[in-house]
Amino acid sequence: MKLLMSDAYLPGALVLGHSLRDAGTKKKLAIAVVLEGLQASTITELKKVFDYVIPVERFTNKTPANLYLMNRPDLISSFTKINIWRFLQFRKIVYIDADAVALRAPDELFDLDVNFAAAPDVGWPDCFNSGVMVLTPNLGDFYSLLALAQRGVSFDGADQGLLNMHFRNWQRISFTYNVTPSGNYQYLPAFKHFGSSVSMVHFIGAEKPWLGDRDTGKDGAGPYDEFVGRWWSVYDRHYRTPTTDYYAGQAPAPPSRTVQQYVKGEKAEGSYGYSSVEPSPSTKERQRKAMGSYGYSSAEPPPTTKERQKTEKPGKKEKREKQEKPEESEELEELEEPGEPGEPGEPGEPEEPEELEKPEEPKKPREPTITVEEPLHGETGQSVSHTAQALAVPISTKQTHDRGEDLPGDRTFSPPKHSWDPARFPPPPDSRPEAANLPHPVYTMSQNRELFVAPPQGPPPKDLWYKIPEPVQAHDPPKPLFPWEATATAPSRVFPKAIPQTKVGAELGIPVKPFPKPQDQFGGSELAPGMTADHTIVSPVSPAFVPSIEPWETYTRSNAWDEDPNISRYITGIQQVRYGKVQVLVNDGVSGANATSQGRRGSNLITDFPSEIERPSLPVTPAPVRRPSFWNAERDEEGELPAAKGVPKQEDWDPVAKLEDLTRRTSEVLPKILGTEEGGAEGVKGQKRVIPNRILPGSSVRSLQTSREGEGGFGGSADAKSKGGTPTTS
Ligand SMILES: O=c1ccn([C@@H]2O[C@H](COP(=O)(O)OP(=O)(O)O[C@H]3O[C@H](CO)[C@@H](O)[C@H](O)[C@H]3O)[C@@H](O)[C@H]2O)c(=O)[nH]1
Ligand SMILES: [Mn+2]
Repeated sequence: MKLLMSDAYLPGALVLGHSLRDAGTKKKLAIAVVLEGLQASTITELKKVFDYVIPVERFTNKTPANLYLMNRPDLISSFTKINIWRFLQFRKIVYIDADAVALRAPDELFDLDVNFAAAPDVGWPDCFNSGVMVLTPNLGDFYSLLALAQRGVSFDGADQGLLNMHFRNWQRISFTYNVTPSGNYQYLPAFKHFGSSVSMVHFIGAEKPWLGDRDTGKDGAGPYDEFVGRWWSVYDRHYRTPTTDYYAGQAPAPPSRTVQQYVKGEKAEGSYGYSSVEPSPSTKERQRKAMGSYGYSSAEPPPTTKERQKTEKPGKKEKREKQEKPEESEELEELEEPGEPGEPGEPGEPEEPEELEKPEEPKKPREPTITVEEPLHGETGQSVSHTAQALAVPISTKQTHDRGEDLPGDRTFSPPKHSWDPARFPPPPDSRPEAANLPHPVYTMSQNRELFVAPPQGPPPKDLWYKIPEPVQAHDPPKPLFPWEATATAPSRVFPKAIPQTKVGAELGIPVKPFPKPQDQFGGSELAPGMTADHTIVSPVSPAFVPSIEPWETYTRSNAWDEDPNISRYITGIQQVRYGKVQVLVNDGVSGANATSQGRRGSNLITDFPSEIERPSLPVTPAPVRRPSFWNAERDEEGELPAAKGVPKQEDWDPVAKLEDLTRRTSEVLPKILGTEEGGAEGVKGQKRVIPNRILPGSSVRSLQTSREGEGGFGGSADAKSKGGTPTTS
């Protein structure tokens, strides 16, 4: 299993995967990916190589200070690596950093019966390097690691410090599984001695092979350069930009640029472009020699692999000792083994190597079986045979419309297929344009300046899906439902004939325009609303009928209901029948039996209200009934409220005497009021009435002057006095 958190590591992950397959691993290859950090095209490439591409959640170190101690702030998310302990669908996992390359397949690591195993770190061999780990997924370790990660417990701020603090009693595996050719320290004799047994090389540090010069190791400067050359060897085998061989039909199809864009050495080297020349046979030969020298057994590179390795590798690695590039960069990759039979997650998938032949992609060479003598845990002589492993899980990675074939003149449109997740990623750089498969590649604007005219309408097409409604036909009257309908007499009611409106207009003095004849859709004799029989239309100004004065003069204003005594009698009879002995308060005008003394006639008129005389007087204000008071029984007994002060008692009041007294006093007082005491009698009689000469405030000039003088201060000026009128008394 591998881990990929950024596109920049894609070349490493792919080269590692290819190197394992090329080395003949029989194990499943899986890779954990942090989706939000990756292009869709990256996933596409991964799926071509790996059996499982498993999304994981990114874990970030919240206290990354220790990362700066080793100058690797880019590893802030390396805690993500602990996700692999959650992958319970696998019985055992061999994790390998993405910056590693396999020289042989380390399948035997799956046979280790350990919970956790790793190789020593060259920087501090008491610690293990977390680039290659053998582990058994379990949630106990996962949550312990997660707790440490959340607290930021890691002496280097990254996963290696975290894991070494958790797995203190780790099982050691051979350094050959995780050779880190650090430039700082190279134990050359050891390289010489054990070099042929190296399984995997891990390019630790910030510098990765794909980020450097591909000519590194060209001169065979030392172990590091030599291993870098091995990395390029695998890369070129699978991703090197094709030469003219491809166009001559002798080479596999060109690989996607997806991978190459992240490979600096690929871009830098002009000789590796599309125009590059085929490598010389001598170069190929050198490369094969170099591969052989690294324990690839005698495996011949596949015939289809036209590798061109610029890195010149002398057959003898002993010769390369000059360079010591401080390369610490290595990335771990992990081989993963599927779960055991019966375990969840891998239904029907053979766990142990089966001799199934995998239908490999054409460009992918089939790797020969290799046999390697590999020391394991200090044991030696263990022989393991590897064959290419079958892929039981088909992963569709083929893009049906990658690029190349398109843009002919006439095509049928089909919506673009979903080749990437637009919700998460921008379009991949090599994606096709959205309108790439429109029916016509070029559309031009219309230059026509004519107004649109609908095409002439012919008969309705015959293939219409609906039935055109038939014209309405006059139909027979419905069959009678009730017996009396058969014997019904013909209606005798007759409506007057319509008068030609022209004639009406002439009589009324209204000009009437003849209306054009209606079309046949009105049914011949049927008339449209507002039309008359002679197809004229009347102006809405006047009524459409002829008003005649005569009917109004002859019209009887009486009602036979009221006049005809038979009707009245009949009604009375009905009412008597209906109400029986109930008295009917209706006068019988005919018989006069119930006629009142006032001579009121009998009537059945509803509106025949009784006259004022007939109507008995109703008490409008009934006399108040005094009720006993619950609260004041005593006062009730007295019967009266206490009398007002000064008001005489009822029994003392003599109305006649009082009236006489009032008359007398009026005669005395009035003449005084009117100022006509002598003529008082006359005044009282109204013969000589005088309006009292009363001065109302503000109603006359004199009163104003009086008011001013009286106010003193206001009218007291000399001017006012000289002009002032007659002084008045105040
Ligand atoms: O941007 C990144 C960074 C890291 N990785 C993955 O994380 C791994 C670790 O990063 P790497 O650059 O390989 O670290 P090393 O240089 O190898 O550093 C050492 O220290 C790291 C932090 O403790 C450990 O993870 C390594 O195993 C150990 O070799 C890589 O291999 C990748 O799988 C990415 O995918 N994208
Ligand atoms: Mn690494």
